[in-house]
Amino acid sequence: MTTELRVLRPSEWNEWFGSLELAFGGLAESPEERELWDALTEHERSIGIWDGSDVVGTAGAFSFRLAVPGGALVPAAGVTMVSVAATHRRRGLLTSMMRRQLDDVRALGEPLAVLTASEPAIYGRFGYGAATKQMSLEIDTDRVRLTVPDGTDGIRLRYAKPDEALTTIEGVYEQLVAGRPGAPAHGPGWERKAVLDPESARRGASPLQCVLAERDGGVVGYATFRNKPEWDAAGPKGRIVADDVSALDPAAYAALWRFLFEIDLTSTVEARNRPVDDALLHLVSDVRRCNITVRDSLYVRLVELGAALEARAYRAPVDVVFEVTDAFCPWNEGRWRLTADAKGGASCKRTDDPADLALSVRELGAAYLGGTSVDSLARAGRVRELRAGAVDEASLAFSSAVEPWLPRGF
Ligand SMILES: CC(=O)SCCNC(=O)CCNC(=O)[C@H](O)C(C)(C)COP(=O)(O)OP(=O)(O)OC[C@H]1O[C@@H](n2cnc3c(N)ncnc32)[C@H](O)[C@@H]1OP(=O)(O)O
Repeated sequence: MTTELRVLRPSEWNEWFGSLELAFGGLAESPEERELWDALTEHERSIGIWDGSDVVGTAGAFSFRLAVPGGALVPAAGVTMVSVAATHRRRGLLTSMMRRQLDDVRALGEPLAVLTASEPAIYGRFGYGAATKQMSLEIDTDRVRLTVPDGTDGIRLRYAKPDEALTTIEGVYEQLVAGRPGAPAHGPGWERKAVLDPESARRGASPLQCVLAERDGGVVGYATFRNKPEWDAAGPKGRIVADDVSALDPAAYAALWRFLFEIDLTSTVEARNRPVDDALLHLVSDVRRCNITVRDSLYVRLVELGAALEARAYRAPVDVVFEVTDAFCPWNEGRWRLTADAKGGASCKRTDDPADLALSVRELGAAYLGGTSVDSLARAGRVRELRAGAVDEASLAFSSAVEPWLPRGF
């Protein structure tokens, strides 16, 4: 088999994207989704594999800046649209694209690559570690009550057309990014994705609705959601599917959830992607009737290990030497001393000093945003402690007061 791996030409996008759709089962995305993805695709960062004139592999990357503990926004490749044609699987095509892509990311000077995986087993071999989780809830709003903080009644709610509210929504999102490790700051055009409303996403529910939360005339939060009416012999039992609920303060946040909980003719609120430390958990009267499930979300790959570890802040002073293995990006291999002082300023440099902890780059990726403890990785045998106390020290330093979370997929 002779194949050619190269950068996508803009004129080839339709065929390239069609090949991706086929690898995901063959259902075509809606015209509005296709148009948006075409506009967001960074062609010079998108690669494909051709077998003759057929596209048999695709992989893209978005130029994001990712919020990390401490609030810095670190350049990160948002890896996306990865596929290999069913006719060409398990012959190393994905591996060759990952090779090319990580070399390109390094050449661009981005310390991080991040992705969400269709299946968790795929990307560990390329050095990606599961760094954030997402929580979904299905709340019985007939039984679960909310206790809201002072000030909630002072919030004014009003409906807005999602398309018309998109700049306002984006303004709120942008204010929240730095405070949430794992949240990407996107380039222009991404605001349209927040209100994209294809028929396929509705699954029998209404078009996307939007409510803005205001205080003193200023927008302090928003909820986007769909309403899925349902009736049985006993009457209405509709469902609210919350897409995004974001607010700048506790009262606005509580007001938005209270609104969703109290919409007439509904008895369930469902949310599919919430942070595991969601304040909502402290507003509800009965957390068991929220039917919580948790799964992996964002995977992080340290592409330039030293630059990546220096870019984030640490929660406590730390001085540890890591012995790092990284078979896929061997430039990261070896011993690195990470030091951070009480003010959070960090340095990560190569050293010949004896190692305190032995681990692979995948574990560092998992721990990087503070959502996976070094201690839990050590208990799984994935981090080896070579100096007593080093696991504790690194665990505390890497932890984050705010759970990392990817608010919006890509
Ligand atoms: C960020 C994103 O876009 S995630 C989306 C990923 N895409 C999809 O899930 C679409 C459907 N699947 C596919 O297109 C393909 O099966 C891919 C891209 C997942 C794999 O492509 P392939 O070219 O078959 O992978 P490749 O041959 O390079 O395999 C490399 C290794 O990964 C393993 N591997 C590949 N796919 C999987 C999988 N789904 N689960 C577990 N292991 C896998 C292979 O067995 C191989 O292991 P080895 O090195 O021990 O032999």
